[in-house]
Amino acid sequence: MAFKPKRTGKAKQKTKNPRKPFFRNEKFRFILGIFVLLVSAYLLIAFISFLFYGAADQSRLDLPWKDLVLNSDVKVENKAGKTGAYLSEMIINQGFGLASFVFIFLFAVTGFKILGHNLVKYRRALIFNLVLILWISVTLGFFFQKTSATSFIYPGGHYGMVLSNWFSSLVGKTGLVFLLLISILAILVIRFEKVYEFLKGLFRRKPRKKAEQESLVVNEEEEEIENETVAEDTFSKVIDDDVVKAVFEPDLEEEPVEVKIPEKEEDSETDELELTVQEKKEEEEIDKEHSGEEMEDYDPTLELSGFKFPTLELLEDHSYGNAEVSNEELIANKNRIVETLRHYKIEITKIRATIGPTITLYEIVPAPGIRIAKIKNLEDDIALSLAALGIRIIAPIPGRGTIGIEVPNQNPETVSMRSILSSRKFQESTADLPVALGKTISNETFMFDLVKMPHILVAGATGQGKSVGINVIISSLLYKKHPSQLKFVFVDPKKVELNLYSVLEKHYLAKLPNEEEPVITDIQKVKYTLNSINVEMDQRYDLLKKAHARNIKEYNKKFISRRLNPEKGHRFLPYIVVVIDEFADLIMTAGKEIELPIARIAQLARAVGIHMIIATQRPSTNIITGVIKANFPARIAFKVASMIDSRTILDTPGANQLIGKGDMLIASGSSMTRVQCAFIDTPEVEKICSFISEQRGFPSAFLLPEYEDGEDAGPGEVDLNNRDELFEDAARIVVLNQMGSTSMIQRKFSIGYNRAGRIMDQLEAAGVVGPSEGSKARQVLMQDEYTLEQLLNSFN
Ligand SMILES: Nc1ncnc2c1ncn2[C@@H]1O[C@H](COP(=O)(O)OP(=O)(O)OP(=O)(O)O)[C@@H](O)[C@H]1O
Repeated sequence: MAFKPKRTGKAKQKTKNPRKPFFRNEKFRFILGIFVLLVSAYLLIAFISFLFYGAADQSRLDLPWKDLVLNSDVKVENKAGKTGAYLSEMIINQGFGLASFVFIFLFAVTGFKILGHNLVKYRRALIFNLVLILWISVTLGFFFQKTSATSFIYPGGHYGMVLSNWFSSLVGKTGLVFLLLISILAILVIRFEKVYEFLKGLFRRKPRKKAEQESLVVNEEEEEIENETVAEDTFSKVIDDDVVKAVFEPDLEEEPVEVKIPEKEEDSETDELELTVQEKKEEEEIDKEHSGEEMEDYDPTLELSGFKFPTLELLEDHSYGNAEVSNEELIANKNRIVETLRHYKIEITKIRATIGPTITLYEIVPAPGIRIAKIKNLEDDIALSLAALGIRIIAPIPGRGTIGIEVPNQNPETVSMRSILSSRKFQESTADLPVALGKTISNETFMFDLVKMPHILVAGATGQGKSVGINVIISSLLYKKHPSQLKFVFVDPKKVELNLYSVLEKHYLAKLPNEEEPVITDIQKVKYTLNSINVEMDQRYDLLKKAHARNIKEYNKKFISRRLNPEKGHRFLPYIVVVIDEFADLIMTAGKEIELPIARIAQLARAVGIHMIIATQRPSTNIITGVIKANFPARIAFKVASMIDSRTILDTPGANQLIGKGDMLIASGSSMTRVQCAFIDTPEVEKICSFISEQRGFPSAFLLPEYEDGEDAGPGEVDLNNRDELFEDAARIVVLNQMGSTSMIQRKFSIGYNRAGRIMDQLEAAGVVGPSEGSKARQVLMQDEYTLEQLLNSFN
């Protein structure tokens, strides 16, 4: 019974709300937006005229409204006419005084918002400006009381005057001045993070002053970036957007543009067959700046709100002088393919060419009755007759019903990083960790979401483009993710490849506490770091469990909407991408000690936002073991020396037939794509890094939890003579809060979980807290600070 009215009510609501779609109607919104903008322009004219001609118009405004409206002989000086004069009188004089100009700003911003342009974070701006109007109005009302009696204009407006009089009567004039000062301070501190930081800096201890001043210099520059449109909006877009596109497969929806090449009448037999060429699709490139939706609630980017993403200008265009594949080359290849196949009695009915940046794909449709295996077996013969290295035959091409023959172009094209980063596909990507890697055979930008991969194994012989590939992946992420959203852990036993990223320490890097080098090169430290990432992973799982979230995205969403309490240990979780450059060196030296934590991270870390990219130039089975392979479903192979190497990486041959210089095969699940990796030079990477590192960063790198080598003393064997330095402070905090929580200690002192746990064990041994009660906080045995101080004194 109780359900019935509810349901009908809902149904009613649905049918009775026909206005909703009307408001969503694009045309209506467009007209409304323009209207609001025009109204704000009109009010601006009216208000400014009012300042100049208001005095002259006063007498006319005193006329009865009928005379004013209906009698066209009554004229006013205001440039917006009688309506403008009247509105100005009502809003400025009878309303909020000169503060009313802020209304015009709000109107304009609203107009733009309706038109779909978020100039500012709307809700915040609305609240801030309304409060500001009140403040200005009361302040002017208070200070210009006397003039308002003689002049036609009331600077604070009627309301400003009434309110200021009321406040003065309540708290006196001096009290009101104080009230105005404290309220403007509060408004500015809440609204502008920089004001807060500046004021906080004034009250800090002296030795820090210099650093603060430096950061202020940067802040002033940042002031110019109006309302965080660039950096934050990109962030908000990524964070807010639920829809994450799978971008792994190349788009096949669009029909290729087919161009028929008229052949010269030379060879009679091969001429019968027409070659259709799929024209290069010119991908749309946009140089647009990052833009996105507004964001409210907790803003993780706020601490570095002025952060500017690297610009595309930092990148070179390497594609100049790129040679096109000539019609002669196409026809010659086609004729050779047809001839060779005919030689082996294989007839074909159709042949089509798709020109890629480094290879051209010839797709053939064999005559009915021809066995595919027969063509596959002729791979070497076709390669020989085409006198080209790196022919790869795909028989059949999945989903196409054709057989593909990939032939390298005589003049390969360099795909510049700039071109793929400026592609619309990348710019408008809503992926969580978008990576643009290069171009496919059909000249489309090849992209994937690292979150979905979720770990990548990169392998290839030396000098085939592996390091460039890794730089491309890292740079893509740097162009899209704010430092608060992404942290890298770089492991580089070779000490040269990833070192150039060390300048990003305070923006993008994560490291162990007390570790000096931001890029890890020492094998022992790699072991600690990987284990520490395992601890971080476990901690994150605990947080997710507490928050009833299934993955990091859900968790962060809850955190951003302030549904998780930081007091209970919750924090915004950035993605962590672990990049290991020469994986073989590590396995050779440390073996299982390295392999196992890597495998564990690969198995479990996906849901908590930890992803791994491991690279090796030695694709042998003792390096890429079964355990590694099983946990790295996504693999990128650059050219390798032998078919066996290719099988080790991809489980299939093919990588041995690549042509090098960034030519690669990407296997993910059952799909395999040939992609020309984009090219990014070391100076370009350096430019990106210095662009970022010159901006203000976090005070330190992101600290991973401490990891102890399993030699921790258990609670039973705690040695109180060897107390942690923080023991006393921790004891005081626990007694003061009457809460025996390890995560509270961890948070208050910014220390790792292990250390906090050890302190807690010492507190237990000292009788300050009771034994562990699982996930609950421990009971605090010491009731007051006096007893505690007595205990602490007994130790000294
Ligand atoms: N995508 C690419 N486009 C064009 N040229 C490339 C590309 N990638 C690599 N190259 C060329 O190949 C050279 C070697 O590349 P890279 O340093 O990435 O090889 P590598 O496999 O990392 O070698 P090593 O394992 O010895 O470090 C580069 O200097 C560049 O000239």
